[in-house]
Amino acid sequence: MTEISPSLTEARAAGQGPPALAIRGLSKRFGSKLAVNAIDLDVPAGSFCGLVGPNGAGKTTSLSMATGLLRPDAGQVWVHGVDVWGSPLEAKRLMGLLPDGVRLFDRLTGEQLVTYAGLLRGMDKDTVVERVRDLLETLDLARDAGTLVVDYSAGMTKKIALASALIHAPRLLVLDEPFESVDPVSAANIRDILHNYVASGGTVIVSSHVMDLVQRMCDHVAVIARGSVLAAGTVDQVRGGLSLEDRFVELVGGRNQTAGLQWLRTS
Ligand SMILES: Nc1ncnc2c1ncn2[C@@H]1O[C@H](COP(=O)(O)OP(=O)(O)OP(=O)(O)O)[C@@H](O)[C@H]1O
Repeated sequence: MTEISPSLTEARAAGQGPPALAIRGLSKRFGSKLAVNAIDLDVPAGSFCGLVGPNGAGKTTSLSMATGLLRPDAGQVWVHGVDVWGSPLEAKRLMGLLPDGVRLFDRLTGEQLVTYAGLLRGMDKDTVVERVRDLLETLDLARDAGTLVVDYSAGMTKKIALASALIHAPRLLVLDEPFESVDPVSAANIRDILHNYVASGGTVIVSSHVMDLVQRMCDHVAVIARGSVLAAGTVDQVRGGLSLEDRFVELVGGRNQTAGLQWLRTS
């Protein structure tokens, strides 16, 4: 059953639209491991939000549940007020996804893959052709348009997956580790695309381990550790005058003494 998001009710009362993403009580357990523990999170529409956390914190699991890829044990998610698990088709039309580690149809060429993504979204052929050309050029993949995706490097594969996520001009873009393996020039191009997208009213959620990048690129941030949201808000609110990296270490803890590895000493 589709329920009205509590944030939507609050937003309507305040005369605003709903958050781009509203999460309430989302949980997931894998055997004895509680990967995500009843998290709540609002990502305002029009924001560029970073999701940060140590390895195994629950970022991918949370994003997978928030985008309809992994069924939660409990909790609800709304995208622009649409219940992701109650009205999945409607919600998915609003989203573009770059999942981490999901296999692509890599026996297609890059051009075929992005074209296929557009046609699957029900777009007309002429628009798809035009957008595929624009995306491949902007992401510096035009020369490799006819190469099979299986023969792409890791960074090229990220970029072609990003093109597939952008083709239908979604309102919310969810990117799990989009800069991993991507060269600095391509990363700068991707950042430009994302900033333009946000400036024109889109919302981006990006998971990353690179604090400096999140501090420079994002206006909002959520810190997740051990399956819980430890802090969320604007980047300035969360970092509270510290660098985001220092604040992250303060919140998450876990700095280990490297002096313990005596056997690594060569002299
Ligand atoms: N399919 C699965 N089966 C069992 N355990 C899982 C599964 N997926 C994730 N986990 C566990 O859930 C926890 C959260 O994993 P998740 O991948 O969400 O973390 P993450 O924050 O994305 O980590 P990283 O930054 O290392 O990618 C980890 O302890 C992980 O081992």
